[in-house]
Amino acid sequence: MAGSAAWPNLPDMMSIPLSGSSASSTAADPQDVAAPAPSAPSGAAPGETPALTLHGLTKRFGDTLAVDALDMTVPRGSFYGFVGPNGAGKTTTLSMATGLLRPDAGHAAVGDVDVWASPQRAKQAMGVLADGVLLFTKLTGRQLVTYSGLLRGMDRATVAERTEDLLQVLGLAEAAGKLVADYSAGMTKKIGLAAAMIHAPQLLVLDEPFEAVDPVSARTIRGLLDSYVASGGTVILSSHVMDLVQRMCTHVGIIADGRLLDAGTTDEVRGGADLEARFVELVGAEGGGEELSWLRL
Ligand SMILES: Nc1ncnc2c1ncn2[C@@H]1O[C@H](COP(=O)(O)OP(=O)(O)OP(=O)(O)O)[C@@H](O)[C@H]1O
Repeated sequence: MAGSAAWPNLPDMMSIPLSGSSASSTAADPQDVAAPAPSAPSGAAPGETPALTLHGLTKRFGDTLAVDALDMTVPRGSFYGFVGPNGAGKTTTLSMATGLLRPDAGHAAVGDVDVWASPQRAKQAMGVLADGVLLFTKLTGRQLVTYSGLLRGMDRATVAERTEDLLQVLGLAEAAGKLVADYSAGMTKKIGLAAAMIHAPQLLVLDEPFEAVDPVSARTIRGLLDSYVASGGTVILSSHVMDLVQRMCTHVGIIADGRLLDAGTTDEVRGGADLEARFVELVGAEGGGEELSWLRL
């Protein structure tokens, strides 16, 4: 495994317990019951350029206004949870924020770099795990991560070293020679995460990184991301799992019908209640809770 010098932004990454090994007492399982949110980053100085700024982002698909003039700020050094019900506009927002989907209106900036005016510079500063975007599944896991590093202009030796580190840390070393097409859904998420992290970006944008991931792997990913944030990185992730967001994230934004309903530190947003309760209060319960008479056996 490479020394930490090869990862300027991730000095602690290699101390993370490997998948399946016993975790340290501080590495809590994200699937455990809700716990108080971690405190907001002390390093986010007032007036500092945010890691990600969205202003007036708008996207319409035919009659559907998927994202409606959305403003959002992700502070540098934060672990930001982006939550909302199905169809709220999370993926559409993150796609516009990362240069995958052109907005109808509005701006997205990574640091002070406009994503759509300077896409290459913006993309160098971020790593993206997109939802529903096809990977090159005819490559092996090792080839995919290597390709991602080379695509970023990194030298081969560094790419090779980091690729092995990431495969090891994410518990994919044994499957590294298998085609990604033959990976399970959870393994595919993990290899996508590895490909997003290979260049040690300043900002990670992760759409549903824990979806389909088993609890042991979820713990590993959480440790990796915690370490990344502790070393100065910023993460924004979307998730439907409120306990996980409350436990992991320093900040939360709640979106519904393409609009940001509330945002701030996790403690501010939940206001002493459970994040899930606050979410339901803002978003509203679904359906009438009626029983289906034909389902009574
Ligand atoms: N390519 C598309 N064409 C047409 N409508 C789309 C397209 N992509 C998204 N939408 C619509 O835009 C709205 C927002 O979708 P989006 O996928 O951004 O929501 P989401 O919050 O990510 O949902 P989920 O939690 O279910 O993943 C939905 O009404 C969806 O049907």
